[in-house]
Amino acid sequence: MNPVPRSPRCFALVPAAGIGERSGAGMPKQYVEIAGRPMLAHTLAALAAVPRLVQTLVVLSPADDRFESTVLAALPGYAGWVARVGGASRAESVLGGLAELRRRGAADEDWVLVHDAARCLLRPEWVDALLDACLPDAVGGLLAQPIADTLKAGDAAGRVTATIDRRDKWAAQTPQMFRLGLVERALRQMGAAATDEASAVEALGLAPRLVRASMANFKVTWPEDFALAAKLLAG
Ligand SMILES: Nc1ccn([C@@H]2O[C@H](COP(=O)(O)OP(=O)(O)OP(=O)(O)O)[C@@H](O)[C@H]2O)c(=O)n1
Ligand SMILES: C[C@](O)(CO)[C@H](O)COP(=O)(O)O
Repeated sequence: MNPVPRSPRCFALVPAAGIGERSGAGMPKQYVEIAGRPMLAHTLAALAAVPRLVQTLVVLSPADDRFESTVLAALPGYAGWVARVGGASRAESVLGGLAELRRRGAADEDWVLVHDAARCLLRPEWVDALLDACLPDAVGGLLAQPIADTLKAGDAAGRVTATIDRRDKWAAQTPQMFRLGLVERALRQMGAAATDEASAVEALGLAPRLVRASMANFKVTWPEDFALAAKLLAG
């Protein structure tokens, strides 16, 4: 077995305990087959191709009974860590995963790259760009994409209420990388209201770095997203 390098190390943490309600798939969307294997298998394969990540922990729901028979079956020889410590919200699942990383020897100063299972088009070179930009940084950061469309606010009736200045707006993606001690403290403080790690860190008065990636790093969310992801993965 290869010795695990000393701190600070870089871990990936993949929250995969959601139910995928908006996807309309009738099953947790991470298990929907896209281009020949479950979405989560694509995500884990991309992270496994980044040598600077010492290990990946995938966080499943305590009730999950599909991972081994579908995802592991599609990834022969996969040696990542698995923990059934998911919670009712994404933030709770991430906090469960951070506690599991600590149980397995990770320390406050280690970096954790949190990446949505549902962003299955991740490319190793984008993770490398994030690491290059954030490893020398005290705070950490996230992959993101500047908004290219004109931004509208709308009401419940589907009518425009305002046009929003888009010049400083970015769409947040994942991975989002922070030191374990910092992101754990931030998420504990913000609780389930945190829709991503960066917003919790921002609430502590810090300014995460924005690292441009690609629109292709989108999150499979709606029914039509599966076909788009399949086309891109097949290509
Ligand atoms: N309680 C939860 C909720 C979400 N997630 C994970 O967080 C990522 C981003 O969440 P999202 O795209 O919203 O997934 P779901 O919560 O599954 O989708 P929906 O909101 O449509 O139900 C996904 O990889 C999802 O599995 C999680 O681990 N635990
Ligand atoms: C973390 C995230 O993917 C960044 O864009 C996003 O906030 C997750 O939101 P969701 O509502 O849990 O899909």
